[in-house]
Amino acid sequence: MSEEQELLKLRNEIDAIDDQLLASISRRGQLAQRVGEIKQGNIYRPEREAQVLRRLADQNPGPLPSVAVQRIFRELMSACLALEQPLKVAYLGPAGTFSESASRKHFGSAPTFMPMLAIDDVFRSVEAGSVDYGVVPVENSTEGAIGRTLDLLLLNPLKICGEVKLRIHQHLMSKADGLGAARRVYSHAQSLAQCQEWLNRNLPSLPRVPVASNAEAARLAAEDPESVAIAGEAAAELYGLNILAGNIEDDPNNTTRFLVICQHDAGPSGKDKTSLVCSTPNRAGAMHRLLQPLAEHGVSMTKLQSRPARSGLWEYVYYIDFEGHQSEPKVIAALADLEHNASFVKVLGSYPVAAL
Ligand SMILES: O=C(O)C(=O)C[C@]1(C(=O)O)C=C[C@@H](O)C=C1
Repeated sequence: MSEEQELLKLRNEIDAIDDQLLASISRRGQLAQRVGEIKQGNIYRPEREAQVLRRLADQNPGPLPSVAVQRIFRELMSACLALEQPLKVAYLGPAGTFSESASRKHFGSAPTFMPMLAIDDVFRSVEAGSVDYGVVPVENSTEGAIGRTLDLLLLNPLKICGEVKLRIHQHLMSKADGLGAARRVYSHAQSLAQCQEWLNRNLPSLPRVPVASNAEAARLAAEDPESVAIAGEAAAELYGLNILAGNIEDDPNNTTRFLVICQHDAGPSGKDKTSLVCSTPNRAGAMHRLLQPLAEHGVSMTKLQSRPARSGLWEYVYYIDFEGHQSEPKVIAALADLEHNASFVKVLGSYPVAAL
């Protein structure tokens, strides 16, 4: 067989497989519609989606990498969910921010995504019910916690029902093809901080101008060829900018963690996290006593973050994440003891560990 004949044969086989895939995808859509009719209450089930994505990664025979398989199924579930119920998701805008990328990574592309001006507005719109879910940044591996998100989690009745981890790649972008005309660099203060060594080495004399968001920086750079912006790929695409230098973040593992907030709890997925906020009186050994129940019941803590309490000087609240779902017996036991030792405890939610 000539190579040309073989090519034709292979493509015929691919066409036949695509037909089978289409039939299977359509059947999957019908089944999801029926599941949607039977299900009581919330249609979006983060625990089930995490289980589907994990199972497929475990079963993946290759040669496609598991992350590629998961992305395909992420999109498929997004479309199936939209057949059951169209979702509205609010995120920290404007369009083109990393929060938008995180929202799409978590929910796929089917929902209507609504950019909000501030983290407060994301919380408010979920609480008011004008959107179904909200996506807010909570910590960056280089720059630390996002204080406003932590404060609002404490004050708000909303639940955490998911987490998204996004590798943050920062790019230098401009309307121009080169840096010759560049007079200033716009970006969000956090992004300028994440790229400070690169800027010191490569553009030491350009003034750095902090603005409200990376997407705003890209918008300004699109209007003025004498300005360059540091932002993500989505912003470069949105504003038609050229990427002059890619991946300029100082830490190659630079990652931001986002939380999905909503009005209801997520069920257990088999690999979950629980977040809570608590406080303890300022006494010797109080912190040790507070955390002891976790160790005693074999619950593994993944994060401990302190934040000044609004109630008094040098008083703190503690944000704790640990492995497990609040419906698991050992978590129930640990929480009961922790509540006994603390002066205040609020469980913020149990949710699947990020599957993608
Ligand atoms: O299993 C369900 O509850 C479904 O509605 C189906 C499905 C899916 O496409 O697999 C869709 C949406 C849910 O968020 C979870 C899973």
